[in-house]
Amino acid sequence: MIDVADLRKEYGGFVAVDGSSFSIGRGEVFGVVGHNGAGKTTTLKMLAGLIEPTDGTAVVAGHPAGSSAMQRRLGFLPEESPLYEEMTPISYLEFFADLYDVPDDVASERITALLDRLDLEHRDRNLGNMSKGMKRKVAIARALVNDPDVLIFDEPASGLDPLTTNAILEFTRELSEEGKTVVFSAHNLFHVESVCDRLVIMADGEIVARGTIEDIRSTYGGTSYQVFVSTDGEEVVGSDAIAAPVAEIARENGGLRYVVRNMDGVDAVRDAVEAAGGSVTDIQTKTPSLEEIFLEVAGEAAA
Ligand SMILES: Nc1ncnc2c1ncn2[C@@H]1O[C@H](COP(=O)(O)OP(=O)(O)OP(=O)(O)O)[C@@H](O)[C@H]1O
Repeated sequence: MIDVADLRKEYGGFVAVDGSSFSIGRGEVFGVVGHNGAGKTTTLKMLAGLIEPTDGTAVVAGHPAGSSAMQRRLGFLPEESPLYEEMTPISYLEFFADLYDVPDDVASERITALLDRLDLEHRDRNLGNMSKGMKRKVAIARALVNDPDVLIFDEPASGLDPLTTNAILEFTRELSEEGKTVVFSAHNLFHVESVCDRLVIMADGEIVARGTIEDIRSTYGGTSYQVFVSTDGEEVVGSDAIAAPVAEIARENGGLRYVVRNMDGVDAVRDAVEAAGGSVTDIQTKTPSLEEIFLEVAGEAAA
């Protein structure tokens, strides 16, 4: 549903997006993550046809980004979505449905269904008097009022309470189950981890990692092992006494926790600790969170 090839955006001499390429299939939720200023919103806006790329191409639902044929099949939720505050949710959504030439009866049914699904209360209130979460739900409904095939969600759930956040994440998953393709940008990597099938990590305008969460974990994070050690007041064993690389040593619950990358490391810690009179009390595997991987990958790219 989305094909992006060598997409690039320069502002003056500054490169905001440096030649991105990726494809997204029908029904996928595709994450775009990165630090502030990494180029996420610029990428999303180029996909939505809101800004012209300096170079490269983006094809969305079979049409070039920015074409009116594409606009009809796209719903865009910007990071900031000011609404017309004097309108009620219904009149606001009817107004946008009308811009898309949705027949009145279809629009009315669709709007009610969307607001029901999003569980929007107080529909008779003016938008100006609604809470932040309610406004965000209305903005999401607006992105869906033309029943698009592709949705671009820029920070859909940022700054909202856990209940509203959950509802929006759940709704995003449902959209993908119905066959809609969603491009999803967020700073909260837990949101990304809970809804995205695949993702790219951007740093300074470039894609520095890509794949499913599992791909990214195994390529960039990998499983590590935590070896818990009781030292019984014996001499603390430092990393130079261990015949394998040690990623971390931390004091924990009166003992020590060693983090190593493989089973050889576990054996090496055990040997060194036992030689010093201590004992291994527990061994656990540790799978890095997307947050930890992001910090490592984006940090390396910055370095
Ligand atoms: N119109 C513009 N003129 C000049 N520079 C711009 C313009 N728009 C964006 N930039 C720059 O391009 C870079 C990428 O911006 P972008 O908004 O895409 O980042 P982002 O990853 O979405 O960041 P954030 O997470 O903070 O929203 C930033 O350095 C930004 O200052």
